[in-house]
Amino acid sequence: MASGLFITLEGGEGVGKSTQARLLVDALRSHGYDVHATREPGGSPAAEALRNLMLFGEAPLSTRAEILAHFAARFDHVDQVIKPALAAGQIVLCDRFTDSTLAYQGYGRSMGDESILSLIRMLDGNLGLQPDRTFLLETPREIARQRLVARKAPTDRYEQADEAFHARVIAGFQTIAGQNAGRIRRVDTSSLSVEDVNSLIVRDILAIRAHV
Ligand SMILES: Nc1ncnc2c1ncn2[C@@H]1O[C@H](COP(=O)(O)OP(=O)(O)O)[C@@H](O)[C@H]1O
Ligand SMILES: Cc1cn([C@H]2C[C@H](O)[C@@H](COP(=O)(O)OP(=O)(O)O)O2)c(=O)[nH]c1=O
Repeated sequence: MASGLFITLEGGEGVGKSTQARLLVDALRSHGYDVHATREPGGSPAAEALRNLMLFGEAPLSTRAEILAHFAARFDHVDQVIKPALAAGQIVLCDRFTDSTLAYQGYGRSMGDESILSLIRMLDGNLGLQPDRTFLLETPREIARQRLVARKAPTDRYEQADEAFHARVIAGFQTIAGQNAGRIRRVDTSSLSVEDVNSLIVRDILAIRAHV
């Protein structure tokens, strides 16, 4: 049996991650692959309960508590869902993972404070797995904001944050991509159609699959 493959999608809100996740599941299944699509925060029953607290809870957590809550959800998701799926040879497609904690809590909330970034890296180092490939979807914030208004989903805590926060998140993702150039592929979703973004990502995953 082929070994599993762990793929993550990253980026700010409204860049097209969920749209691509849906299309990718269909495309990879049509190539005969067994795919498990999941998301963070969430992806396991306990992590989904924590998601609700983090996105919609009345009382905001302090930044360090928020990081631990994201990692409590992530450890449960990794241990109970992602690792077993990879062990069964599945392609796991995850909408957000640790890069989001670095970008939102590390850069967005904490302005790149080195002690906060190293807390996140230490927790990440204990997960016992890394994505085989990450696609960082990027689009100018103004376009993403217009897409979100059109999408009309309920607004969560992070979407309500001010524009300076979102600018730090976007710049944070760029820094993270620069530091992990082997793993992270940047994809501009403002200049490419949904279909073109999808075929670019599918081609890349099939090329990795051919080697793993
Ligand atoms: N490449 C694209 N070009 C134009 N619109 C897009 C593109 N990708 C996504 N959209 C639209 O933008 C909105 C937000 O996309 P979504 O996948 O929900 O983003 P995310 O999951 O990153 O928040 C949706 O209405 C979607 O149809
Ligand atoms: C995984 C993760 C998400 N988040 C935030 C980013 C998103 O605003 C929110 C998840 O919301 P979600 O609805 O999944 O994202 P999107 O709006 O892009 O479709 O949680 C963090 O702040 N830290 C994390 O570690």
